[in-house]
Amino acid sequence: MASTDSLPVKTAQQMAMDGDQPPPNYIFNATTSYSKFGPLETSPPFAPVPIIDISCFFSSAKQDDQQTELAKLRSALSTWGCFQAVNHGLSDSYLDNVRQVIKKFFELPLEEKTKYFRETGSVEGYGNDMTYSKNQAQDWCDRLFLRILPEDERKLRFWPQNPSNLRETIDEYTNKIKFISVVIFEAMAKSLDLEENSFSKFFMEERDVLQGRFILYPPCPMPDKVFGLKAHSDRSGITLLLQDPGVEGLQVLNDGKWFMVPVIRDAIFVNLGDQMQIMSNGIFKSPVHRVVTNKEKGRISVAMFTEPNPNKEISPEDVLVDEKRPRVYKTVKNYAVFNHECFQKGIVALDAVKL
Ligand SMILES: O=C(O)CCC(=O)C(=O)O
Ligand SMILES: [Fe+2]
Repeated sequence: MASTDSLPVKTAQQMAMDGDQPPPNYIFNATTSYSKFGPLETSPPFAPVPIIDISCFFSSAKQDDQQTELAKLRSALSTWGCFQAVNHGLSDSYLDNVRQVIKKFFELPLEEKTKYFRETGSVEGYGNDMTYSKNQAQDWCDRLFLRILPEDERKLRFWPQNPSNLRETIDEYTNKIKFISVVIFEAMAKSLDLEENSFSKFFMEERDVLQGRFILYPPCPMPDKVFGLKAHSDRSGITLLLQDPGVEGLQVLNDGKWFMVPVIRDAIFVNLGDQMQIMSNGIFKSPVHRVVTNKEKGRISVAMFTEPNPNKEISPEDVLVDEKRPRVYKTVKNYAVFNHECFQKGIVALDAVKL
């Protein structure tokens, strides 16, 4: 356990409500390790992130449509490492309801939310990132972080009972996200001419892991100096993100330049994580991304992360290794913990698993 880890003295939401100025460790600092990804830009150009029609990957879809969309998927993941998934089968009103339930949780009085405060030395629960040093740069956001699957490993003490339908909403949303994730993992494999289950068998089996991060970025008095979430890549297989339809904030790095991810109301934003970059032997990219804040508007997002069971070893698919594309990554196991350790040391985990 990190001895310096502490819960926030005051949550970002509380500071925003009290009109506080962000404390010094919230202000962007060009000497920190994450600053290597560039300075804060509040309004970079919009990213032309590809839009993929997920219904083309359902078994009922026409062969021709599927082939066209698979080619788009492969191109999206090898350039941007992300895409906007549309026609995924979840209605606008359903997604609104999910966001609404999360919003209601954050609107509860602080005393109610702190019942679910994370414990020091662990990420699960309501609060902030774990802190490894006194000067660690902080993010202007509050989050509820839950390990949702495997179901029998849930720590229900961190699962709010208020709003009363929060638990069942997360449960139902999880089932829908699982279905969509399998479709995407299978499509990713097909787009690389691999067996359909080549990726899903690592991420979507019975004992594999799904985590949810439900985030509030409160309005921030200094959006040009304070990040909502620092630059990072996800350690997941893939991440499925529900954005707030009312305000942009997510940015993605491409070819050394930052872009703002447009909000498409009924789309689910999907980004690749490090573990799929490893398994695809670097053909697919795990994009560095970050979140900026807004002076007037708060922003809610719902991120679901797929991960292998910690006992599973993952490595580049044999078929994707040849003379032209030698193997790029080592075999890794429990990348989640490794990634955490790298973060503490200020090193990029994906670089550290290169051969
Ligand atoms: O809130 C967002 O838009 C992105 C969240 C994110 O990148 C994360 O939780 O890893
Ligand atoms: Fe992320």
